[in-house]
Amino acid sequence: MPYCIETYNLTKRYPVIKGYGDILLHPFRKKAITALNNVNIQIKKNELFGLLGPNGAGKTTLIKILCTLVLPTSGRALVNGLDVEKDGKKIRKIIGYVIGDERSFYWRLTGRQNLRFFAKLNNISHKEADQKIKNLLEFMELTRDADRMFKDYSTGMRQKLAIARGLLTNPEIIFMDEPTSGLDPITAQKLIRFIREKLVGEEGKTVIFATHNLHEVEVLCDQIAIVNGGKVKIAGAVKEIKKMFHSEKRYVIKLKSAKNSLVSKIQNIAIANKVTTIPDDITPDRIQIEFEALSDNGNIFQMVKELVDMGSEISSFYEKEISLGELFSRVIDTGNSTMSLHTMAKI
Ligand SMILES: Nc1ncnc2c1ncn2[C@@H]1O[C@H](COP(=O)(O)OP(=O)(O)OP(=O)(O)O)[C@@H](O)[C@H]1O
Repeated sequence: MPYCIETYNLTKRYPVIKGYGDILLHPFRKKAITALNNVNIQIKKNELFGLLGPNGAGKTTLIKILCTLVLPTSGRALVNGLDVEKDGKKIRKIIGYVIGDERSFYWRLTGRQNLRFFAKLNNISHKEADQKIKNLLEFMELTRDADRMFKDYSTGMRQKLAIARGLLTNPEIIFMDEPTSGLDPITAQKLIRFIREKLVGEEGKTVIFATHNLHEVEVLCDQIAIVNGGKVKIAGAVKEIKKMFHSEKRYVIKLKSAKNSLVSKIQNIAIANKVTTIPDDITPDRIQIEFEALSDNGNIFQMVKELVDMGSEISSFYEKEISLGELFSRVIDTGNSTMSLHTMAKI
């Protein structure tokens, strides 16, 4: 399967303007922020790819390089086999970029006029543009406000207009930088369905989007990359990545009609954590206890035996999958190391 996006040791350093102190002390030393540090990713055609990472991780920089808005410092980036440094013009013809940067709109033009302007920039004929704009405004539920000035739009309306603009040229590859930020939950949900079912499912487009929203990524993406400090920490299918953490299994154990004294005993068991208690409805002097146990070598069964020996009644015992949120925190907490996944190099 051909790759739609490929990056090889992609690095971006932004120069930093020095303060007077630095200029006096080190007049020739250059200061820079490394936004991307040897990033290698491959994304297949017709994939929905999520870039996940905390603030300042480098997501926007990566997207901007792939959209040919920013040049890399070193390394290579290819979009449909075209080099971002040499083939900018060709790349811009096949991509759409949804960014919530309101400064890129004309504040004294209406929403519709703004879209007309961008359609003109993209050489879309007047007639075709009008029809497309009408459809997009309808889809984004902006028809009623289409003839109001952009400066009077709410944050969500501006975001909707940015999405409509990104789709104007019917691009093959669409980059979206936090597309649902500023949208109300219903509109955000609708957009997510539209991306998944229509853009990727029916029309076979490739969508790469950056977000902090873990739930969005889980329901939406085929593949993800977790980025932090300018590095891809881990990449692959969410399921595959979750499997990596399965050497350490997590169980949830619930006990009913337990004695209060059992709580401290459970708290002393090394593999038990998140111990919570609630009063038992049936027997007032007893409690229900729920806790998690992390286990990587079968010692969970020893623990269950001990609980039974202590006279506990186990009402529920099941294995719990790691949540994407937890996985995200763990990956982010792994310092500078980059995790390996079999599929990582060939997403
Ligand atoms: N034009 C610029 N000049 C200098 N530094 C920049 C510039 N753009 C980004 N940076 C720096 O590069 C790093 C990565 O920023 P980037 O915007 O790519 O991160 P991000 O993951 O998109 O963050 P967020 O989720 O907050 O939007 C940050 O340290 C940021 O301060």
